[in-house]
Amino acid sequence: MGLITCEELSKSRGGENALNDISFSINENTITGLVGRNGAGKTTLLKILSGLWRESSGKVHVLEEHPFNNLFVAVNSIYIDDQMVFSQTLSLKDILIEAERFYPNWDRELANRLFEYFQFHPKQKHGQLSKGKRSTFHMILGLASRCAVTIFDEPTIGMDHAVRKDFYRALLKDYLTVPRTIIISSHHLEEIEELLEHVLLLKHGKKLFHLPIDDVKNYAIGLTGRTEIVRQWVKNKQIIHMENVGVNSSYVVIKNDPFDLDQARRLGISVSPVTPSDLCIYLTDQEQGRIDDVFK
Ligand SMILES: Nc1ncnc2c1ncn2[C@@H]1O[C@H](COP(=O)(O)OP(=O)(O)OP(=O)(O)O)[C@@H](O)[C@H]1O
Repeated sequence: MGLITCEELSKSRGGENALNDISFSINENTITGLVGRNGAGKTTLLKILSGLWRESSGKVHVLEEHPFNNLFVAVNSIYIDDQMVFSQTLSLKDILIEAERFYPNWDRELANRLFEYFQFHPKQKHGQLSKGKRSTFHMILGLASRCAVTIFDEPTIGMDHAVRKDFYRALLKDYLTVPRTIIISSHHLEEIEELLEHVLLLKHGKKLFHLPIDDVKNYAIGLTGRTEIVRQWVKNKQIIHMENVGVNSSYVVIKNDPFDLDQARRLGISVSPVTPSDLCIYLTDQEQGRIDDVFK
């Protein structure tokens, strides 16, 4: 059994299914990327796994326990997002001291080193931090807690490019030092894909796939060429995405199977890999058209 398992997990919110019959299993000491469009159900899933919300139906196990309101899960997991609230009376240093009291594996030295590196002031109040600095402070909590289950829900909101790079590097370095089970939700798969071992993709509350990152990288291929030739070649193949890229050229993404690609190349079709980030966008495209249609 995985460290985190869900079986036919559903959650209704506002009368709709925010999560719909989701089943998957995440092994110990892995990094999983959770991706999906706005409203796909990422936060809902992560809050259920952290024990903050109760599922509506189905089964969920984290560290072999039912997570909702479970103290064992609470001290061995941490949920980081940009909405964390702390008492107004606590300084940033006080918050670190409180976190150390709560989390059994807290690494004070790491917390202090990150705190200094990112130039926080011990007496500063959480409420006075800018958006990016707030996310950076939360990241310190997430890393220094060294929880068996560490969940980052869009952790880089507001961070500038340099800080985001530092965060990804710190995450990887610390994970290699102290492996644990990390889930990170993001709208920037291209930025985090090198960190990930697996990707879990949601669409409208349903699981589209849960795959090793290498399988995601090889999931599809892109074909570009004269429209009639490309369209003829992809007949009877599983088309994921199709668009016009010139007067008489098309770009078509198909599911990758052992095709004779040399035959396609002989017909003047160029074959290219499809990045995980683009693949997830194509697989979760809106059914009712594209942004260009709004301006017609
Ligand atoms: N406050 C709310 N009340 C009722 N339903 C809600 C509320 N917030 C979200 N939902 C529903 O839950 C669904 C899943 O929302 P959730 O926040 O989990 O998505 P998400 O993938 O994290 O989105 P985002 O990328 O925008 O943060 C939404 O599509 C919406 O239908």
